[in-house]
Amino acid sequence: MPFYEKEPVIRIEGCDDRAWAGYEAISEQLGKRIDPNKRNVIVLECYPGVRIEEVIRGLQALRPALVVQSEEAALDRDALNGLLGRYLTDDRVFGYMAPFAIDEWYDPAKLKELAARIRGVERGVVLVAGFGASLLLEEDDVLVYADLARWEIQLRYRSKELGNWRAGNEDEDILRKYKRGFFVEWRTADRLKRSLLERADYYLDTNRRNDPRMVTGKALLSGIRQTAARPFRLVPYFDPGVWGGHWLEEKIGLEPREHPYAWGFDGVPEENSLYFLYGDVRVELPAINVVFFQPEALLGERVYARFGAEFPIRFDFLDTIGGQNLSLQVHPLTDYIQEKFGMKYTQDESYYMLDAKEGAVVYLGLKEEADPEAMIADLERAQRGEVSFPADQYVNVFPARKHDHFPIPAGTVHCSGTDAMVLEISATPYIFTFKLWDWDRLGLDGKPRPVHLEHGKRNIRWERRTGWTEKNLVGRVEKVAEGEGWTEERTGLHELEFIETRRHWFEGRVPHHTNGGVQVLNLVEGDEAVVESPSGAFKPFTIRYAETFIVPASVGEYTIRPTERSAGRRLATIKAYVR
Ligand SMILES: O=P(O)(O)OC[C@H]1O[C@](O)(CO)[C@@H](O)[C@@H]1O
Repeated sequence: MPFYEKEPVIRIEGCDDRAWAGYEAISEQLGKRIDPNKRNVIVLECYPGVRIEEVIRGLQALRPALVVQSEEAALDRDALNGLLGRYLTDDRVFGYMAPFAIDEWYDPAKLKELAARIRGVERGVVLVAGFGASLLLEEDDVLVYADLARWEIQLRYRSKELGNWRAGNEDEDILRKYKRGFFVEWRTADRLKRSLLERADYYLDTNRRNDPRMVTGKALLSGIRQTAARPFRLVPYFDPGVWGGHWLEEKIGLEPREHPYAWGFDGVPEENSLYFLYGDVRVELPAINVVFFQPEALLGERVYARFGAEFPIRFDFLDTIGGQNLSLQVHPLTDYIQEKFGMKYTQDESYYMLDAKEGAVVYLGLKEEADPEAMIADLERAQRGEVSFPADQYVNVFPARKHDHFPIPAGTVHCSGTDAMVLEISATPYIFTFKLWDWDRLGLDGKPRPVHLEHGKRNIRWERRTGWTEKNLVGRVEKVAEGEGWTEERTGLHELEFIETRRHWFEGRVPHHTNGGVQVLNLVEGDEAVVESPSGAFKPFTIRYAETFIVPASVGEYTIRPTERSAGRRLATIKAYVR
């Protein structure tokens, strides 16, 4: 029986009557703000991908005298594409981080016309909606911020319901749509959100069709503050892939799908959601909102000073139990990711073996005798379909056992083999994978997955051979502390990576401290444990096997112990934080 909680909620205290579900209740609430003797402008700023027509239809009970779709004043497709082209590039996967603000995507003259139309209404409700609607916001207007989670956007891209903003590309390759979102649209939308949300009167969750939820802006910010002061979990999501296995499906209790699950994400605030519970109204919001609006409480002063409002640590799952090898791959060096893609820091990784079948392996580092030129020539031949790349000839293969931890600094050739259940503990970037070889197979869409040999070649650290790899990346576990009923070990990562990881084995209560920096943990052994505050600053927080959770920097002291269900057993957590 899987214990893993798939719908973790955070109960928000003190604002139960500040949340509404359904268009009827929402319209009624907004209606209370209306003075029939004057013009009442309600501005609905929408994250790109929000179903604007649905929201406008849903609010018809307000009997608007005028509805303005702000996007009428946006640049046309060609002008926008001209502006964005340099950031999109021709590559299917990689673009360049774009710096745009929303007003650069609008035509000032057309905005003026819309503003005049709005002012032309003397009495009644004017609804102004769109991505960029707030460019028309005036001081007395009611501002509703309509938000959408990253995973939901991806699902809408995949179903072809949604293309990129004003791109008319619903049918385009999903990788290209994701690229335009990741490198361009979400950056602009997040910039706008950061400048606006604290001024919003209401926050609208638009993640489900015809099932909106709304809270007041104040109640949302209170929820964000409360979250940044206690341990919490993100809402996980799981995704099939060509190399996927059956561990996640079995141990987490997932609905079987046509293709096996490969990835699980429950520790990526940039992409996961949170569920806030206000009374009986559950509101979904992108977890990145906590990073944006409580960066110091969440990250701590040091991490915030170094990374800004970004969550630098990522925990996710890679399941190949009964599946296949990941692609043989390498990640960009810091200088390369900055120069080529405009990212601030790189995809340094590590594999923590949550589970492994007998015979599981990890490919890691080059063999002493591997000749760079011969290896590249073989990779190129393999890419042309002339041969199968003889990976074992060039790359080390190490046995991977349950609880092994392999650091993978960027530039190291690697991949997880079949029959392994990896908990990836890594720096947040995760699309910067240069596949070198994909084992003669096609992706789930029947097409070869993109291989990036040119990028790969320029990032392989050829000096990371067997001796170096064994010394630096294999079996580096060191006991660093112990107490009554617990021991603490340092398991990683490599000194080139900014993340430190500590594993605690325990039967008793383990003292922890955030030391002023955010921490991310996972219960890697045992059924259930409880996280408690010695000062009672937060309510006891139960965690179950394989669940990832975040402890904000502001928490300070906390403890973890087995619950009654796990009494007498030896449990283990793995904890990651910025050095
Ligand atoms: O390229 P593959 O085979 O899908 O590899 C798994 C992927 O998951 C990641 O580990 C990210 O979670 C990437 O590094 C990698 O692209």
